[in-house]
Parts: sequence; structure tokens; C-alpha cells
Amino acid sequence: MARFSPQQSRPVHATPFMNHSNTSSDANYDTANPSYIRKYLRTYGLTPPRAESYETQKTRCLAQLGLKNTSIDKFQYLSTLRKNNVHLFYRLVTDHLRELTPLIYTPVVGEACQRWSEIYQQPEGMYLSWEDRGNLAAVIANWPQPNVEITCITDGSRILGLGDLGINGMGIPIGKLALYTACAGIRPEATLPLTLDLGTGNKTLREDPLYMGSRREKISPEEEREFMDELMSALTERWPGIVIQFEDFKNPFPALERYRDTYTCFNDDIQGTGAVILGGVINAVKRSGLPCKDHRAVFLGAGSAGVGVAKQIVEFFIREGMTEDEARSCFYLVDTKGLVTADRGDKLADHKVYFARQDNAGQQWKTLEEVVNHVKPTILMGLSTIGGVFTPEILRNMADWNTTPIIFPLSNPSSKSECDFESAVKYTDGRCLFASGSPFPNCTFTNSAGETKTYYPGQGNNMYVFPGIGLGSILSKSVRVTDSMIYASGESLSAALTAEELERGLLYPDITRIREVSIVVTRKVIRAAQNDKVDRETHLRNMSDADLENWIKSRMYDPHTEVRELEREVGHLLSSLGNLSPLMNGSPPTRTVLSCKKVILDHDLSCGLQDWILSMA
Ligand SMILES: NC(=O)c1ccc[n+]([C@@H]2O[C@H](COP(=O)([O-])OP(=O)(O)OC[C@H]3O[C@@H](n4cnc5c(N)ncnc54)[C@H](O)[C@@H]3O)[C@@H](O)[C@H]2O)c1
Ligand SMILES: O=C(O)C[C@H](O)C(=O)O
Ligand SMILES: [Mg+2]
Repeated sequence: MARFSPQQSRPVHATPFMNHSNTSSDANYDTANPSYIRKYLRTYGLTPPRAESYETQKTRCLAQLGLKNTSIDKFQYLSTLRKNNVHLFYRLVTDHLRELTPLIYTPVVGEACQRWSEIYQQPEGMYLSWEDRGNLAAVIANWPQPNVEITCITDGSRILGLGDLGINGMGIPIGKLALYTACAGIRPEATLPLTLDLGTGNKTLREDPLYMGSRREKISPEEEREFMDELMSALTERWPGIVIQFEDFKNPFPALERYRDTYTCFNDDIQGTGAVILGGVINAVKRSGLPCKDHRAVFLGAGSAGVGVAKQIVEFFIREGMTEDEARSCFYLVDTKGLVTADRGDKLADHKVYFARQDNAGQQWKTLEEVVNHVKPTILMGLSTIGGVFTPEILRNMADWNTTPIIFPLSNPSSKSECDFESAVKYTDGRCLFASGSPFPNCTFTNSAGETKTYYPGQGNNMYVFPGIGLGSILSKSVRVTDSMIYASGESLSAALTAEELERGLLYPDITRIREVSIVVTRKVIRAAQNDKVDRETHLRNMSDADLENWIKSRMYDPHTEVRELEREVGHLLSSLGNLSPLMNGSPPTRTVLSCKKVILDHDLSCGLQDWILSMA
């Protein structure tokens, strides 16, 4: 007698669940699946019998996570969970953003990258090597997911503030794309983490027997350009609408300039960071009570992030009524050689020239202390990769010069932050307006007037905007990512604070609201794309803001409803098939089998039962 067999001719790509991860994650084995779903998926009998609630799964996962002793153990546990049950991973992350984001993103991802080749356990993402040039399209064809919508690419040459980590930088594209999914609902299987193996200037890595990248020195900028040209065209050839995000390149300016008008691409360190800090600065400037023209900003760090942030704030000052020259003159950028001036005597990198001071009358200031004492800034930004460099003395001075000093130590991970939150609060007597790149805990402090209160740090991290920039570009099918789309993401973030968040003195929305904030950011990015006429999904232009937000929401992956979606689909199938119990009992009357066959053929239904039913008819 024929019986339903879950193992029978198990299809490789037959179910909606099989393709739902950027890894080969198999959510088919989700212990929440009820038995009829397991039969449909042909996983019946392959997991413990009881169909569990998410609450039970969550309890077990959090207990297991709690048993892990080190951050790296927790990072690995979560990576394995993502691989084994992608929907459960995202259910947990979206429900526990505050606790889990630091484990899958900054700061722990920094340590994971430093030790990537040592802790490597399973394939995730894609690696492309200099040796693959000429064949990139063929290698990219190996990526198993057919519908990639976004990729995050690094060459590992400047991972957070940790320097050149070569292919060990893979943790960054994986972590960023996990946030695209968790924060903006881009489907996991539509994301491609990509790491370029173009050699590394890190000699220790090249000599490390466990290092999993090539041992060559970093290729030349000309060779890199040749490689990137081929890569950009290969990616868009396979996935024509793909959004390409560049991340953590040591010198990302040439690629952005070269591709920004031809591909749907952006650089997160220059543009995403610029936008997110713009959002926080708009709020901080408002809170300071000073008009833009009275602000003076010292930036420690004049690299991709420093210049990207300064340029966005210049744009804000211009929109507030200043001329470009007036706006630019509010900025003092400092690098390893001191204040960036036009007559410093060294050849300035192109991206620094715009901010080079001309009003120094031949004088040079070599250290941060000297510059700060000279400028007496209202705003102090850290994008230097140098931990602890905002000393107690500098912080005290900031408090002496300002009622509400704006202090943003933005370097990542936490060890590279220019100061921690507690010091900033303590040495400014609780008056600073603060945001850091990596998260810090709240702190309780008694100020000089004897008032004790809890202070809440802001997290000025591009994670608040890149998910919405990506989703907005995907949904509007933008041909480019324009400056206005980037600006709109930061500006909309500044307006997203609730009354309660304002009351708590926050500069950024509470992290637990990041998904709803991403919807607003996405809407504004889409509107900016429409204004610039770079959108190809033109029917969105006629939607009201409320309709557009609902539409965005309906397009977002929600790990909580994913299982229910499948249950609905299978439920519909089963009711179409009529009462299946005789089939399952192994003695179906011929009439039932024939009517099932008819339903299957009529509806072109594809399921695990199909072959079996058809074979009986
Ligand atoms: N918060 C965020 O969202 C965010 C976003 C992007 C980058 N970052 C962080 O910002 C930092 C810088 O990133 P980047 O892309 O601009 O790197 P980068 O290498 O392009 O720039 C670093 C800059 O710091 C300067 N610098 C280095 N050491 C210095 C020293 N001792 N004194 C003075 N200046 C010094 C360099 O001259 C350079 O101008 C990194 O730690 C990165 O993690 C944070
Ligand atoms: O990765 C982050 O946390 C932010 C940023 O892109 C960085 O390079 O530090
Ligand atoms: Mg980065």
C-alpha cells in the first residue's frame, strides 16, 4: 500500500522556504512548523515531534546564548542560528535589537573580523579574488540565490577603526546586511555579502598560517579600478536592479566618483555616515539654542567618514541660510599632521582640499589640544580611529566654553571611541549632547548642582539610515542614489523622535523603534528619488504618504509572519484538495485521488504531496 513518505524524492528547490537565506540556511527544519507543514516540506520526522511556539524557541535560544561565555562564542552561536533557522534568527534579533545588535554588528563584529580566519566555521557570503579577474561573472553565477536585490562589498582594507584586515573583513558585509533585513525588512535571500580578496597590506595576516585570503600585497589602485569595473558590470548583468553598497574601503572616494552616475550605488562610510550624523546634529544644534552660524566644529579625522559628515552638515547650514563659504568656514578638520590648512606644506589628499583652512596666516596647529584651544569649538567630532583621545581636559574645556557642548566620538568599535559616555557626562557636568558610533550603557550621574539623573547616550551609527537608503532605492527602482536621497535619509531621521524620546534628551530614536523609523526614512528616500526623477517605479508617485508607508510595510520581510504565510498557503492548498485524511491514511478512494489530481493540475500547484498523488492516479 502506498503511504505518504516525507523522504520520497525530496525536492531540492521545491518549497518557498528553501530559498530564504543568503546562506544555505534551512528554515524547513523550523521546530515551529506544524505537522502538516512538515509533510508539505518533506521534513516530517526530521525534527523533534512537538511543534513549538516562538516563545518556547526564544526561551531556549536566549538560555543557550546565556551559556556562552565570550562575545565571540555568542557571535558564533548567532551565526549558526542564522544558518540553521534564518526566520528564528531574525525573530530574535528584531525582538531584542538592543541586546543582540552589538553581538552581530559593532562592537563584537570587530573582534570577529580580527579573528575571522581563526574562528571560521561555515560558508557565508561570497569571496572574489584578484586571480578571478576576467571570470567574475562566472564566479558570481555560483551564488545560489536567483533574486539578489542588494550587496554590501568590502575589500577589508579599513575595517571599522581596526585597520586592514583583508578577507577577515567579511564579518562587516554579513553584519550590515543582517541589519538591512532586521531593520528594513529586505529579504535575507535578496542580500549578498561580498568580500574582495585583493591582497592585504597587513603583514601579520599574510604570515598567519590560518589566514584564509591570498598572501599577496595589496594590488595597485589601477589594478583595483580594473577589477571593480569588471565587478560592477558582472553584478548588474546578473541582477540588473541590484543596489551596491561600498563599505570599509581604505580610500573609497575614487570608486564612488567613478560609479555613482552609472550604477545604483552608494558608499556607507562617506554618505551613510554623513546622513546619520546630519540627523543627530540637526537635533543637537536645535537643542544648543545657537544658530548655525555661531557653531564651530572641530573634526578629529579627515578621512572618508570625517569628510562625508562635514559635507552633509555644510549642506544643512546652507539650507539654514548660510552661503557655502560661510558654512564651510565653520569646520576645522584635523588629521595625523594637525589642522588641515592649505599651506601646511604637504600634498593634501583630494578629499581634504575642500576643507583646507586659508585663514591661518601661515600658522600651523599640530595637535588636537592646540586646535581645540585655538578654535574653542561648539562641536567636537571623532572619526579618527584613536580610542580615548578626547581627554578629560579637552572635555572639561568643551564644558567651560559651551552650555551644551556637542560631543560625538564616532569611531568604532568601542575600543576606538574617542571617549566613552560616562567620561563625557562626568567631565561636562552632565551637559554634553552626545552620540557615539558603538553603543554605550546609560549612566547615572550627580552634577555640581547636586541633581542626580539618568543620562541616555545616542548611537550615531549609520545603521539608522543605510537600511532605509537601500530599501528606498530597491522599491523605487532608482537608477542612481542621488545626494538628495542621502540628505533626505538623515533629515527624516532627525524628525523621527517621539515626544517621549525628546523628553529623555535623545538625539536619535530608541533603537527598538528602528524598524518603524526605517519605514519613514524609506518613504523620504523614495520621495527624493521621485523629485530627482531617478525612480523607475513611477506608480508610487501618485500614492499619498500614508499609502506609500503602508505599501512599504507590506513589502517588508517580517520574520514573525513568515511561518504563518506558509501556513496560509498550505492551508489554502489543503482546502482546495478537500479532505486529505483518507490520503494520509493510505487508502484513498479513487474518486478522491482523481479530484486531487484535477485540483493540482488546474491550479498548477506544486507541493511535496504532488508527485505521490499523481503517481496514484
Ligand atoms: N559612527 C559611524 O556610523 C561610523 C561610520 C563610518 C566610520 N566610522 C568610524 O570612523 C573611523 C574613521 O573611518 P574613516 O572611514 O574615515 O577612516 P579613514 O582611514 O578614511 O580616516 C581616518 C582619519 O583619521 C586620521 N587619523 C588617524 N590617526 C590620527 C591621529 N592619531 N590623530 C589625528 N588624526 C588621525 C587620519 O589622518 C584620517 O584622516 C573608524 O573608526 C570608523 O569605524 C564610524
Ligand atoms: O560599521 C559600523 O558600525 C559603522 C561604520 O560603517 C564604520 O565603518 O565604523
Ligand atoms: Mg563602515
